[in-house]
Amino acid sequence: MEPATFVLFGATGDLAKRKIYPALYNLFVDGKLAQPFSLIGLGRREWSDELFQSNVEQAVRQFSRRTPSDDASLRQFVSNFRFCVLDIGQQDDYRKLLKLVEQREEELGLPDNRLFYLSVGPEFFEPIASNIQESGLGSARGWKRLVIEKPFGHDLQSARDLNRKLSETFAEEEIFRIDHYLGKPMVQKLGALQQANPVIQALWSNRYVANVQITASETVGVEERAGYYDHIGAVRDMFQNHMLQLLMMTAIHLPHESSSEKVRFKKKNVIEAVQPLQKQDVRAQVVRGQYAEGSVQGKPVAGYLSEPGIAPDSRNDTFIAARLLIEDSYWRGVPFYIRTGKRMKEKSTRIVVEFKEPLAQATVSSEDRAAPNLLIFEIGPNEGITLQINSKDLENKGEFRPVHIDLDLHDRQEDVPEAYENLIGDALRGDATFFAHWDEVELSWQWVQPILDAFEENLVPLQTYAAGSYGPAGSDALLAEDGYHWWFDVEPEQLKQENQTQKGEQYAYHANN
Ligand SMILES: NC(=O)C1=CN([C@@H]2O[C@H](COP(=O)(O)OP(=O)(O)OC[C@H]3O[C@@H](n4cnc5c(N)ncnc54)[C@H](OP(=O)(O)O)[C@@H]3O)[C@@H](O)[C@H]2O)C=CC1
Ligand SMILES: O=C1O[C@H](COP(=O)(O)O)[C@@H](O)[C@H](O)[C@H]1O
Repeated sequence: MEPATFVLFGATGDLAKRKIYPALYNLFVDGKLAQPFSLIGLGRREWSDELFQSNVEQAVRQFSRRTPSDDASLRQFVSNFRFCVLDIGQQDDYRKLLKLVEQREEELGLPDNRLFYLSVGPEFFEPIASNIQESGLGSARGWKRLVIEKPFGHDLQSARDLNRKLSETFAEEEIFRIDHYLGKPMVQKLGALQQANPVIQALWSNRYVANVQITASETVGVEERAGYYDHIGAVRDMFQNHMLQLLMMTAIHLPHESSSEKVRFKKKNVIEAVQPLQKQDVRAQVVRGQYAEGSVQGKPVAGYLSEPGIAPDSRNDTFIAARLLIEDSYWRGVPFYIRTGKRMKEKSTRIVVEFKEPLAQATVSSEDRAAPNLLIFEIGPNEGITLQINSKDLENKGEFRPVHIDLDLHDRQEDVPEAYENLIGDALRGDATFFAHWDEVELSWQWVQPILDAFEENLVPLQTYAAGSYGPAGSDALLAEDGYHWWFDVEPEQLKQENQTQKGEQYAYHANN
């Protein structure tokens, strides 16, 4: 990694405080931040360098996964942080910023490599990029990179417009579009697990896989983000970006040696092969839901329409489930089911791969059937991989019974790096593997656009679901149509306990990575 200046737009904001400073601190402690390092924080607030540094220290203390061992290391970390008051619309402010960046480069003997991190609302992405160009901030001899937060557009057209504007200042290889799900350690491992394990590789196709289920359920409701969320819904907030990225990362087939370009090219192949939807067919493939009042983890909670700031007649989606078909030789005929929603029973992001039943079972009575093999990737809040296989229950008439093999990837959950830590480290190194390429973003919007249109025209019924449930009835019906059901609509822990207590032994393998 080469030393660089980190120019942070939105340095006084929530994301910077909760994610960016803790991530940088962890990289610093792990010796993964090239020295010398200069960070210039920007915002309209009249903060001094001292006030900025003390706010950063506080953010690290509050949100870092590592408690700072001593004040000295924290002080050393923030000593190269400076604050510059800047209003995004004021061209003069960028000239002032350029002077400060150059002055710090000179003082620290830094090469003029500059990373511009846009942790501000999307309405500011275009003006910042053009002001970087006009002020000369982006014309140094070293490298320049633009790290950009979500949302990347509101629909297909606005995403294309934004990309055209950004590309007047930054080349595609200089743009790092953050999708924080791509920074999650288990997601980063998905391709490698398949690449490096012939057992998994051999099974990764329609020959053996019956269906794939990708779930991101949340217990939280709309929180304080009513103004944002009521115009966005689950489809734009989670589905178009995070969920489709999970689909690409699951369905990808990678050669043994894969460059960043190769990974992104293969992901593009996946999303390109997803059978397009026509607006009039959305109703048959997509379920749209909104939470009603209910109870989450034992506490009564309000329905979406009674949340502060939500229009009482809002038809916004807080849940979406969809069936996708990938029309390539690997996956033809394998349904991929995706669902995500707010105010559901549990906080869990998980991918379940259900394998086909052996042919011999066709003649076996339903009570004697073995459960299907499942491969389960737990992405968050805890991570892990579980394989469900069948064994014989010798105490119980020799019946088949499912047992679970757990792969514990970490001794302690605190050792798992945060998504932002991985992504910021990668951006500083110039590794774009786990950032969304424009082709993927455009193809994702293209696939989602008929859903947006169908929702807008109310062609898909809005089904309510009780807060604290697994979503509307239509979501179960979507799988039932194909003879499947969502796996693990009980806590996996509970499932394991049931298996242990009712059915005896449990096999557990521990692998340190
Ligand atoms: N918070 C989160 O968990 C997540 C946020 N994001 C995305 O990150 C981005 C930032 O979100 P978040 O931190 O929550 O937002 P906040 O509202 O907390 O912060 C906004 C930041 O923008 C700055 N800002 C606003 N207007 C101007 C202006 N005219 N000139 C200069 N600076 C300005 C503010 O500084 P000041 O007030 O000092 O001017 C502040 O630092 C958004 O795109 C959001 O979608 C993405 C994922 C999660
Ligand atoms: O991007 C977003 O993600 C969060 C969920 O992220 P996770 O890492 O906690 O799974 C979601 O709550 C938020 O609405 C969305 O904007």
